[in-house]
Parts: sequence; structure tokens; C-alpha cells
Amino acid sequence: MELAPHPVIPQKKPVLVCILDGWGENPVTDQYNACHVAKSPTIDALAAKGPGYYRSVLAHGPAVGLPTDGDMGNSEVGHNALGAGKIIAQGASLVDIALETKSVYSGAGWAHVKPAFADNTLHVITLLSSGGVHSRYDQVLKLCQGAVADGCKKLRLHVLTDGRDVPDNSCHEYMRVLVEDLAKLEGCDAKVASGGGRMKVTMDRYEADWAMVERGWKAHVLGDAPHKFTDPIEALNKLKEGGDSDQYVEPFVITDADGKPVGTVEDDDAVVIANFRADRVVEISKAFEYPDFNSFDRVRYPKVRFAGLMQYDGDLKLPANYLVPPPLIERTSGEVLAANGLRTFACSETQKFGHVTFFWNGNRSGYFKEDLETYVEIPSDNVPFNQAPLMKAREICAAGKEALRSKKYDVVRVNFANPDMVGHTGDLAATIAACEECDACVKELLDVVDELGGMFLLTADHGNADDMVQRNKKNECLFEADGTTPLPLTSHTLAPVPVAIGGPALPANIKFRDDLPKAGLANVTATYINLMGYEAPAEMEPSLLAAF
Ligand SMILES: O=C(O)[C@@H](CO)OP(=O)(O)O
Ligand SMILES: [Mn+2]
Ligand SMILES: [Mn+2]
Repeated sequence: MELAPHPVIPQKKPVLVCILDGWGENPVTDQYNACHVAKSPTIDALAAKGPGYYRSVLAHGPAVGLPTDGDMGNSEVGHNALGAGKIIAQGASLVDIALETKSVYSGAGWAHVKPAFADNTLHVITLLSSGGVHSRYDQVLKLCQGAVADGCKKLRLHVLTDGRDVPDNSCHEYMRVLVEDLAKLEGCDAKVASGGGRMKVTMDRYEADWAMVERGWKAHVLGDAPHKFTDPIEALNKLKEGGDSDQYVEPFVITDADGKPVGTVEDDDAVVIANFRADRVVEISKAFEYPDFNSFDRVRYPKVRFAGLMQYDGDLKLPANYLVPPPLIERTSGEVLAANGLRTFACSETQKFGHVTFFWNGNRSGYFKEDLETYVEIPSDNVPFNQAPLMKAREICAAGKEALRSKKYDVVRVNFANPDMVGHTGDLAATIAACEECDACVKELLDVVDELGGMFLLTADHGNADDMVQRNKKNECLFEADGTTPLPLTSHTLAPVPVAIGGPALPANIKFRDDLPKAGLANVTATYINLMGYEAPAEMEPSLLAAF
């Protein structure tokens, strides 16, 4: 893993690597593209330097290991690619293959849950969505069908409504299809048992708000929620009457006519989490897996056969049982830099903290060499982020500047969460404000790079803020029934993302090469290693740089 010096670029520390989470370079530049509309003099000036210093790279589909060109990028696959420099078949793809070849049904994870099929209940907890970011409904249905084929007599679904990877107000339709599909499972008593919105129930991440997970535990396991219904479709109709978005549906439990929950989790039941992506199911997995657990009072801790669709944390071996082996992401840039004695600083706020550490490091929760790595987490607010669109950008910026000026680090990596987190609210004005704040922070960071005579690389992990409305095939904005209110787009986009390089220490003859038009995020890794003054390992995707 020894890095050879770069023949042209000096080892002039520190190099700044700045990620604008969810900032896409969308070819559609109308009034609904928040990145375009936002006043962003800093990024505009970088773009004005031309293709030698500013370009875009692919951040979706096969370029980041996702099954198809229709799969939008996301933070997991984006940061995996940026950190590893490799295109790795990701969870969504691996589960597709395991279902296609049926290997999922002959693995150790399936063998672990199967003994519950005959006389107990199989519980499936999942994001109910076809978004392909955390889960995919077609995979969930196949798993349920596979369980029934293997003798499952009682199946209970605990579903989180989406509205974040798919359009808001689509949850009724997903529920309708689910209920219909469950009714078709012959010889199995299959029902929806509980649920709630993904930003309200169960799917917290990075320990930002354990109360979300507690609400989920109560609804899924204990059958305890403030709202009880006998019919899941009625549940959504009623709960959404107040105008809540799909992401924020209140927790609910389905009961029989006598008010008894239809699907509490009991001893000897099996529980499968059918999301493939890790960050938002690590906490609920800990609640099921760890006998000693203090993050909230579980009230009752049933002894179950628990499995994840994947193993969500390889370091923690969490969960111990899983249906499909996760992608193996080895020799990431973080590991290579540490092996060469190079020092890394990484910082973001809670909502993206694991993105610049855990995902960046190939889904590892620890350090490679603790004395060489400093990871700083700025606590995020727990509010809908359109109410606080500046988020913690100033604090991240300040931490980044201090780390740069300390000269302790060879590379300083920061992630600004705003374009993504505010973009997910579908609030155009707030997202424009979010993008403007990022631009201002980038200016401050680049000023410090100038002051220190350093180098920088600016990029993003996927699109989001670059398109804030749903569109028809001609890219025209779609409107609500009133004909004037645009239908918001809360999801990521298929857009490529920008990559900019510069700084006083960048040698005049180093520029972006022009022979990699289809480059993707994985090409960024070798690029930033080059800026640090080293040749990148040969197994990484080629650098975007060349000496002219
Ligand atoms: O919020 C999330 O979980 C996803 C969208 O589902 O966004 P990101 O990939 O940017 O983290
Ligand atoms: Mn992201
Ligand atoms: Mn996102």
C-alpha cells in the first residue's frame, strides 16, 4: 500500500476536500433548480475557470454500483465511491442477484430465521418504497413470497412510509399494492401490523434522535402507538388528513375488531429488516440484537430470530445474522493514507457524520489508525430542515478552517449537509437559502487554502437540490390540481455532480484530462490523492488529472 510520490504535484499539506451533499450539476437550469438559482459567486467563479479545472462526473446508476441507469445516486453509494476509488456492486445490486439466483434462500441468514416459519410469526420491517436507496418493494415482496414457499404460515409487515426517495403522497398507493399482494400469498396469514413515516419512526441515523426508534419499537414490537386502526389503508387516509407528509406519518398499529394488535413481536418469532442500506437501520438493529441496551426502555425484550437483509456494520458484526453478504469495500483511501502515515481530518454534522467517516471508509465504524485520524461531529438540530436551512454549515466551516490552519493534517475533509437535507423537504426557497449558505462557506474555506498556499478539491455525492419539482417527460414542471402549485420533488436526482480543483500550490501544468468523459465519483479518489502529492494505487479508478 506504499504510495509513490507524484512526479509533478508537490506534497504540500493540507489539501481540502469539500463535499456539498446533494449538489447536482443538472442540465435543466430553470427556476426550480436551487443550485442554479442560488446566488453562488464562489462556485460560479470555479466553473468559469473552464474544463481544465471544473467538470462534472457521474453519480448515479452503474457508475456507483447501482443496478440500472434509472437509479439515482445516494449518500451511501456516493461516499463509498468517493472514499474507495472503486465501483462496487452495492446492496441493491447484490440483493437482486441473491434473489435471482435464489442463493438468499440457501444462506445462513435464511436458515437462522426459517425455524420460526411453521409455528411462529415472521415479521418484516421495511421502508415501503421502490426508491432503491434504502429498500425496494419488489425485493421485499420476493422475500415474502420466498418465505411462504418455505412454509411461513404467519407474516406481519411493519412498514415505514417514504415520500423522500419517491414522491410525497405516494404512500397510499404503495400500501394498496402491499395489501393486495399480501392477500395473494396462499396458505399464509399475511397482514400489515404497524407503521409510520420514515422521519418519525424507526429510521433515525447516527443517533440523532433515539426517540424515533423508540416510537418504532413500541409500534412494531409492543403494539403500542397513539393511533390504532383496523385497516392500514384507512390508517394512512386518516393520519394524512392533517396534511402530514409521507415522511412524517405518525406511528400506528393495526388491531383486530376487538382492539388487539394483530402483530406484536413475541418470543421465538423471526424478525427481518428488509432494508439493504445501513445507516437508518443500525439503531433498530441494536435494539433487537443487544441484550444490554440503554438507549431507551424496551419494556419487553422478546427472544427472536433476528436478521438484516445485509450486515449493516462489519466492525460491530451487526447484525450477526443477515440474508445477503454486504459489499466488501477494501483498501479505501482512508486506509491507504493511514498506512502511509498521512493524517486525516473529517467533519460534518450529525446527519452526515457517518457519511464522511463510516461510508467514506467502506462502511467501517472505527478508525484505521486512531492517532492519524480526527473525526469531528457537530450535533445537528432536530427540526424539519426547511425551518433551519443554514443547518450547521457555519460550524462545519469553522472546524474545517481551524483544521486547515493547524497544519496538523495532510487532508481536511468536510461535508455540508444543507443542499441534501433541505432539498428533501421539497421547499424550494429554503433549499436556495441552503445552497447560498454553502457557497459562502466554500468561499471562507478557499480563502484559507489561498492563505496557506494549498490545494483543494470540491465535489458532491449526488444530486438533490438541483431539481425541486416533479416533471413530465419533456421536463416541464407538474402542478397540483390547482394548476399553480408545483408538485415538489423531495428525492435525489440522476444529475452528475461538479468537481473543481485549484489552489495556489496546484502546478500550472496540472489540469483535468479530457479523455474521461464518462468518469464517475470513483475517479475523484485518485484525483485527491494526486493533489496530496502521491500517485494513487493502481487498483483505483484513474485520476481525473493530467500534466500538460
Ligand atoms: O436521507 C436519507 O436516508 C437518504 C435518502 O433516502 O439521503 P442520503 O443518501 O443523502 O443520506
Ligand atoms: Mn448525500
Ligand atoms: Mn439525501
